[in-house]
Amino acid sequence: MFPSVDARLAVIAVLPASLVFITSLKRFIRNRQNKLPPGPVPLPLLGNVLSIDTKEPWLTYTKWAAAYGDLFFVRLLGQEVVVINSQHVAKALLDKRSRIYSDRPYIATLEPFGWSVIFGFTGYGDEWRLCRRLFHQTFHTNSAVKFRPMQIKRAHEMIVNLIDDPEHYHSHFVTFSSSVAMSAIYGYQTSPRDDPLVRIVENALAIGNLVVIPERAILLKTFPFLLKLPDWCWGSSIKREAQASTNLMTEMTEVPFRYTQQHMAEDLALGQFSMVAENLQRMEKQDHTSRPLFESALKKAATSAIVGSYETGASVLMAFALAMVSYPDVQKRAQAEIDSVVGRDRLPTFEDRASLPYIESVLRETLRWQPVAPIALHATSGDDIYDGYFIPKGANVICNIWSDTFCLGFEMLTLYCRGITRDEKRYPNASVFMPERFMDADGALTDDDPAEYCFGLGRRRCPGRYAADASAWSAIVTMLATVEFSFAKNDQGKVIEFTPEFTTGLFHSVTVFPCSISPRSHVHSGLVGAALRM
Ligand code: HEM
Repeated sequence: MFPSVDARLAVIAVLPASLVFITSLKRFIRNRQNKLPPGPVPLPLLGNVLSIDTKEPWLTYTKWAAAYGDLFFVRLLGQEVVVINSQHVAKALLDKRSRIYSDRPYIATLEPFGWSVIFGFTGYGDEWRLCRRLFHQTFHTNSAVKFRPMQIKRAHEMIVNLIDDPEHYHSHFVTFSSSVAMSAIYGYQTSPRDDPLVRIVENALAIGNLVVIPERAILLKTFPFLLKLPDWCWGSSIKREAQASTNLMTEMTEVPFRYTQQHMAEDLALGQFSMVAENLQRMEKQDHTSRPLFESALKKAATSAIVGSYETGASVLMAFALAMVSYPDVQKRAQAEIDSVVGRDRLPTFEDRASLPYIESVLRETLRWQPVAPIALHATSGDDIYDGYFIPKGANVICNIWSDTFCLGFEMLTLYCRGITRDEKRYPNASVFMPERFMDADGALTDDDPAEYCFGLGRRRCPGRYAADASAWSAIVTMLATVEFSFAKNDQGKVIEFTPEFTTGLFHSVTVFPCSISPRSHVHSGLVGAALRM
């Protein structure tokens, strides 16, 4: 005899509740036996969610950070979260114990939206290792040097665009960073405007921003059946969005990859210069059975590189532009250094870098002042004890590079607390742009380099950091040598005041603000034109 429908419904309702109860009970017993890092006392099931000031959550978190210090523990609904607020603890855990701290949190939207192709979100395992190795071969510190002439050339092209059309400076920053990425990854030369491959990337990323928003991830984690609803049913729109996103991600993965394959067939010299071409040549030497796995990892590594570099590069340049407008004395001192070391008859090259310490400190301060990736989000793949505290397997680990705003384990919360770049003991007047903080009394650079934490830590540390650093340096030094940033003025010649606004979420970037960009007095088309012909 079959149970009645009511009985079956009762079982269906009771089963998940029992599972949640048993998991919470097990956790409760385990955590009673172990000393967790300090943190607010959680309620059963809900954790610390109710303790948060919902209107001004940062007040609660600021209080917690002040009370519990460099390492604290919160529970948000079912998720255990460890927050790291100092470089010292970040190094001790993410770097020195990277075997345990190199996993990523589960995000329910990744797979259905086609984003599992980005290995930056992949768990710590063999597939991630292979992607990372392919990436490393092209982008490690010595190998990335080969991109420098191309990066300088793209910086010169950007100057032409900035002088021609200063109003759309953000778009020129995006073009610069995407053209460097497309060259390094696929050997593809983008056109200055409306490039078809850049458009594919933009389309995929525009819809992809929905993927990592916490609300979506929580919705799908809680109600996975939404992806199975028939099209006519209320709530099925998420399924269509997931399909549209998957299609765009597939296009973004396949189209540039095919471009490189086709061009390699015609011109083998291409193989020396791009990540995909280099690795396709390596693949040729492999036996046929291992090729499909290799090719799939290569596509993932390439798409991840595009996604990793697209938003970050332009955001660094936006922060730099904001600093130059807001701190004209810094701009003057940087330009004076270039004029005295390089002169006014040519543009700077990488050979000048070591002789330009102030420019170096401007770059360091730009990375610190407005860090593009305000958090590094890891997860533990095993239990650990640190400083006498128990850190459980499966916890989300947030390295708070900056303080203002970030999502906690995609759990719909914004956390405001003290972070590495806003540590007043290390960086007095941390909100002020002050490159001098990285120089000693003799004008030499100090050992403090924000690149040590702004690119993350441990085995998940940004593998594109050497290329990113060179891109940012070439763009910044070329802009300082050729153009002047200042406040924009209205028709009556009055300065347009503004309050900078920033995007929130995984990336932190200042949005477009009124800004005037004009060529420096000695800059003429001949100087930039000659540089472009080099
Ligand atoms: C200024 C520019 C950039 C900044 C600030 C930045 C920052 C970061 C940060 C904070 C992470 C996470 C590290 C962690 O979890 O500990 C990361 C990961 C990553 N970045 Fe970057 N990045 C930049 C540019 C780039 C570029 C140009 C590329 C590609 C050429 C790239 C590719 C990646 C990839 C693939 C990952 C994932 C690594 C993994 O999970 O193993 N990034 N980046």
